[in-house]
Amino acid sequence: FRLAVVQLQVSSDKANNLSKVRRLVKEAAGQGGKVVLLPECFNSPYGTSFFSKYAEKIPGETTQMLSEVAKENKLHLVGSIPEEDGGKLYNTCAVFGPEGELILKHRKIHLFDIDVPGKIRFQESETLSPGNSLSTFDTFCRVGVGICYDMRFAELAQLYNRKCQLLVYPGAFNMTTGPAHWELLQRAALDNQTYVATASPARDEAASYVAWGHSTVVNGEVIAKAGHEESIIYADILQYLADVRQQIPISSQRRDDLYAVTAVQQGSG
Ligand SMILES: NC(=O)CCC(=O)C(=O)O
Repeated sequence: FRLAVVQLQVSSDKANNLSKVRRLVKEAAGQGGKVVLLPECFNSPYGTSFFSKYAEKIPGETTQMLSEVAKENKLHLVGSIPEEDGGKLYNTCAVFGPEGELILKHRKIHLFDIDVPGKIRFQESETLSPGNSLSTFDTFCRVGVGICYDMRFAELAQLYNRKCQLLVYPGAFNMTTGPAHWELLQRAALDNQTYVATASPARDEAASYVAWGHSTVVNGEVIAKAGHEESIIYADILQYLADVRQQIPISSQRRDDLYAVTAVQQGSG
């Protein structure tokens, strides 16, 4: 099936962000996209000072639009927004199916709290609460869902790998960690013999948080990659993995008697 990744130029104008999503998802569907991935916080500028202003309940305005667009174009639609629930804020990835149905909500498990002196300090935990569940859904294959910083935690990808063929991460790396780690982390999925797709906002040099861009799809090698401007990239997700998993059968060669990666709590949502 064809995966489309929309690298949206996100602005402070929420209505404009949503109408562009409508247009670009339609364009992706016209090119055969059956699963469409949107960036992290695609309805809002990315930054702790914006989350409460742009946060919505689910269902709410933005997810209502996602539901309609998924149904109109008969596809799966995945993307994260700031969510408000019970007085708390989350960075939440909603997944809608081709009937417009909400399939799952993945709340970012690992909050982006880093401090690189002289480069970047960012503390999502100043405003956001973490999610507590792993999230997968079934479409043409089984898909594992994470959000941006979640990608740094290899254990999560290893757990997903046991049952998934594709991992998706709406993300927004920055001008410090983007060039250093963005592609590298995705290509590390080679260890997991899994397709990995990331969707970043397009770069806006005037924004308070400048996104790296370069939305990417890898299967060990990079098979599709955007520049830093608004664009849609496509990748055909093929039989490849079954072949590789048979040729290099690491899943049956693990030394479970020596080590283990175990989910303490598994679930969707
Ligand atoms: N939005 C994020 O989680 C950013 C993660 C990031 O930039 C990183 O280096 O990790």
